[in-house]
Amino acid sequence: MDLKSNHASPVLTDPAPINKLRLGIPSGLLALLPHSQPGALFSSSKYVTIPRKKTGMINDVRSNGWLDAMKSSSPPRKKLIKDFNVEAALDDADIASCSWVLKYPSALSSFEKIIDRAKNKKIAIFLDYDGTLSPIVDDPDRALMSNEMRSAVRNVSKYFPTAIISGRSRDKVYELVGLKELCYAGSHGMDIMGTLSHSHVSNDHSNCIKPNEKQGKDVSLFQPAREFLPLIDEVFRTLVENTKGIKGAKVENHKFCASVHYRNVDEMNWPTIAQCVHDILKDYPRLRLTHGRKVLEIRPVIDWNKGKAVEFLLESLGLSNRNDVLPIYIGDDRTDEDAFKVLREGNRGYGILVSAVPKETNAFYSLKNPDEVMKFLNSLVTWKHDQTKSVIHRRSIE
Ligand SMILES: O=P(O)(O)OC[C@H]1O[C@H](O[C@H]2O[C@H](CO)[C@@H](O)[C@H](O)[C@H]2O)[C@H](O)[C@@H](O)[C@@H]1O
Repeated sequence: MDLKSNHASPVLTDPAPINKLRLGIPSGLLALLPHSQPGALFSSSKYVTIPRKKTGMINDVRSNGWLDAMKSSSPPRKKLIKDFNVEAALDDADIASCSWVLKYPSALSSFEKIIDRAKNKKIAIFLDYDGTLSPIVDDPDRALMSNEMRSAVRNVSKYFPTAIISGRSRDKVYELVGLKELCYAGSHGMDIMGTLSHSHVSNDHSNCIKPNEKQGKDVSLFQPAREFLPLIDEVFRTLVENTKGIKGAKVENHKFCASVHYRNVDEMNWPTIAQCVHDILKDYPRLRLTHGRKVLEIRPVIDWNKGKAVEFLLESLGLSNRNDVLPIYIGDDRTDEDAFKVLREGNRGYGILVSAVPKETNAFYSLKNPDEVMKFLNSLVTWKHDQTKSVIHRRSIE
């Protein structure tokens, strides 16, 4: 595997919205990419290209990001804060965490504020799967949601239109969630099945497959990346073949996208897996790279993402462009940021980031983990149940 090629890399990655992920690549992985250097060029398009160094040699800790990687991995400095004669040893992480929660308050502690805004509005719930409904585990095939979480999601869907929007294939995430009452969007929103009322789906959604008897009369499919199916299949097979020698690597085919996992790969082999994916993708300019949680997500270069899927589902449910609707999207990963962005635009709804550590995000609120997600969903159900009961009671005494 040639680490010294000196041509500019055509590999496109999603724009890095956060200086910490300069190229949309976690600093640990970025530092290990050949010729990655600070301040990558931002091409006119929205993607970032990684310029290859002329010499093709990695010869400066700054230029290849090793220093960044070392800094981000070194233990945070302890700071002593004298306050009321009490010395609290807060490290940078504690201080960063406190300021982060001020910026992205807990959706649990802000619950009253959220339902206050939801009064007289129709809430629509959009849920990511991995890291949101199920905890992050080493093996993607063992990422199961608990029965308690399943009950919480089922109860939410009794009161609010509810959709799952996942990077996994739609079939796979339907199998994992196992609730037929919901709408599902797999492949990072590129494969949507839901009860779409056609009066709301504008005719220009040419990829909308009309219902058939087998699926049920009011169920439709929307697959904007259908033309990419053969390409994804081909790249998937190549990725499997070319990574099979890397211990711990796992490649998944999600129909309209693919994932290369390095969670179980020894960190010293990260440059190998990164280079391997990079060398494959450079021959596919119609595919792009997005970084998830220790996973390299390969997706078609189309103007479609989880944010577009939220907008499509709202429109298909007759809930778009209405000020009496409050969409809430709960997610944990980089690709969920597209949905957070849509809801932040025009302040039309709430994105809730699931993260135990501070991360720059377009979300409004935060939750620490799937357990807190479940608490939040159950709180919504209790609130709606009580509200419905009091309305019925009021009507009965009128
Ligand atoms: O959009 P999502 O539903 O959150 O799916 C995103 C990716 O989730 C899965 O990978 C992540 O979870 C795995 C199981 O906990 C974990 O092992 C992996 O490191 C995480 O990245 C799934 O396997 C990916 O294909 C999805 O794209």
